[in-house]
Amino acid sequence: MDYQSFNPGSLPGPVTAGNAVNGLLANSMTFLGLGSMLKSVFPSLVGQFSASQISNTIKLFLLGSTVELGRRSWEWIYTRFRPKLYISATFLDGDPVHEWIMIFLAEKRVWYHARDYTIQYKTSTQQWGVTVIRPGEGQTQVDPEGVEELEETVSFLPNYDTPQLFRWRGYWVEVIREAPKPQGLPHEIKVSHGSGTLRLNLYTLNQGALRDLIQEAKEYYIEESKQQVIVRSLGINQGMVHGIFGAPGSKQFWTDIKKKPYRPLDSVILPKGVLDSIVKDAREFITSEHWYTRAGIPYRRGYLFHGPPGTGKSSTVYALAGALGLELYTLSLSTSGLTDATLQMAADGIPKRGILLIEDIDCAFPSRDDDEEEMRQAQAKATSSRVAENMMMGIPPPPGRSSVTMSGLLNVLDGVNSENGKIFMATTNYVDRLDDALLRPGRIDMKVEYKLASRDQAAAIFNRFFAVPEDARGSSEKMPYEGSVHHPLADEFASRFPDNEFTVAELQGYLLTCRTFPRAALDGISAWVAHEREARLGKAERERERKAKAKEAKQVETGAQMAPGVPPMFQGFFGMQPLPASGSAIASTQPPRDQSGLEGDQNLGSDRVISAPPLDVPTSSELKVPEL
Ligand SMILES: Nc1ncnc2c1ncn2[C@@H]1O[C@H](COP(=O)(O)OP(=O)(O)OP(=O)(O)O)[C@@H](O)[C@H]1O
Repeated sequence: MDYQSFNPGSLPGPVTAGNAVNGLLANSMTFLGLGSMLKSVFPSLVGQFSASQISNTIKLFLLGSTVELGRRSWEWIYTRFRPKLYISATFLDGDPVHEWIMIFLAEKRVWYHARDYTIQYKTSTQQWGVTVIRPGEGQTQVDPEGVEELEETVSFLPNYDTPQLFRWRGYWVEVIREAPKPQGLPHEIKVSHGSGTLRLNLYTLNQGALRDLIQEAKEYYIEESKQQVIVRSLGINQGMVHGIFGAPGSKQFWTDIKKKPYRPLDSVILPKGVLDSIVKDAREFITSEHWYTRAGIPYRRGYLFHGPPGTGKSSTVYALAGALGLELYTLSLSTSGLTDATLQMAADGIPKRGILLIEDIDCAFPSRDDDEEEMRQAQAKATSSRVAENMMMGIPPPPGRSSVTMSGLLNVLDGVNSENGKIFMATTNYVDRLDDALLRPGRIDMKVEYKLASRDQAAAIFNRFFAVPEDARGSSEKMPYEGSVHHPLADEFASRFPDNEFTVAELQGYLLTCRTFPRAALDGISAWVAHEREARLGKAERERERKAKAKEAKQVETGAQMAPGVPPMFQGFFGMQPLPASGSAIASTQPPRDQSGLEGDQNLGSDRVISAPPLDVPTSSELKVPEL
């Protein structure tokens, strides 16, 4: 049978759209000679099917192709035409702008009429939520105080992918929360991260409107944050067991956001003039960008606060950040999985005038009794570059400790990206453990020593606790640090307090036990001092015993590793090394040290691992001929 006999022109019946398409397809097949081509190529196949079946299949195929072509063409035209209808903006989770917009939208009650919520308990990282509908607005009979309390503890979060439309300055704006994508490397458990992306469609062609909206959100956010200090830290990827920060593949490192209540500067009690000089220096720096540029000096500033724990170092940083209206970006160098590469990337993610705060910057140093740390120093440098390479290839670092090196840290401080007005702040309890290279001006420009509490500080703290102004007396809400005046018992209290023996934190701890009883605080101070001294003596004694035991155990262990039957003094002659192999690795990467444990100038090489060997643990070379 010839397929031409199926020419719809020869078919009876009315001329319909279907007939027309059939005719068109059949004619094109005739034109292309598809029937005879198929017959010649697949004679056996064609033999099994009737010509009409083949012809109909081809027609269907061509029809489908035409429809698909039409669909794609429409999509192409639509995607090019769409931006002309509205401006679309995407805000990535973890980015500060995402935070501004979220809080702004919550304030604008954009999701006020949403019908689809996720309810969750409020955490310190949950910064925004939708206001629940209040009584008086007709929707609920619940006690208003109860509703308010509920709002403080529970978040109403609009669900993902449900668009909400609202009006802003006369424009229609559509907002959609998109669910976070599951993340993680192939061999990790895939879990979603963060609170998702936010998309805004602004129905206008005016680009300026988008800028204005972001500006308004930013201003609102700054205003809202005035009574708080924003503290960001490295967000740990949920899928990570191995130390990946933020979202893999993105530059969002600082995704863990907390808000600390604003701390007034005068609540930090330091010797006269100290706090003023820090604040003055920081303020001057912030307003001197042009001066730095003109003078050709990198526009950055570093501060180091050092001294015993509990003397107010961190308190100074938080109070300063609040007073200057700057955000804090905190990290610990001992964070598991942190490498030079991730440290650099994280630092690059800090915006202009953000404060990078490294608390306890000496923490990568070993405790003096920890032998394992020596081994770690040698391994850390080698590991650091390997881990960085692996991470580039998507292989996560092994669980464990940080492998940041001194050169990595110095690169961060000196890097080009640190010159955009970044402030670097560090705290330490052991300034002597820090490398001179780190402490040089340009990296650390201002060092402030914190000391144990003086009598003046004791009087000031006493006043802060008990000298409550007239108008606040009798109020159960009186705050220890607000508008205090001189208390008549303050001087006597200070005279009974020993100078430079206790920290402010310890003193504060004592005063808290008699928070509203100044007389009891005065009467009890001498007994408290005596008790604390006794406790310290006991602690020191226990510590001495512990160290002696640890030393003994070390000597026994060293003896066990010597050649059996060979007296210790001859071990060297028999080529025996009393230390494990790792000891020699340390010797090769660690600079030679003198008996005092201090390193010579030649040892300040910038590629040295931050951690230093314990000062009172003998080095491998010292151990070669153990004492008999
Ligand atoms: N100089 C001070 N003025 C006011 N409060 C202080 C001062 N020093 C310590 N405190 C109080 O003691 C507590 C601990 O202070 P902070 O964390 O600032 O000490 P730190 O020196 O940073 O300690 P660490 O080295 O352990 O981090 C805080 O509650 C703080 O309010």
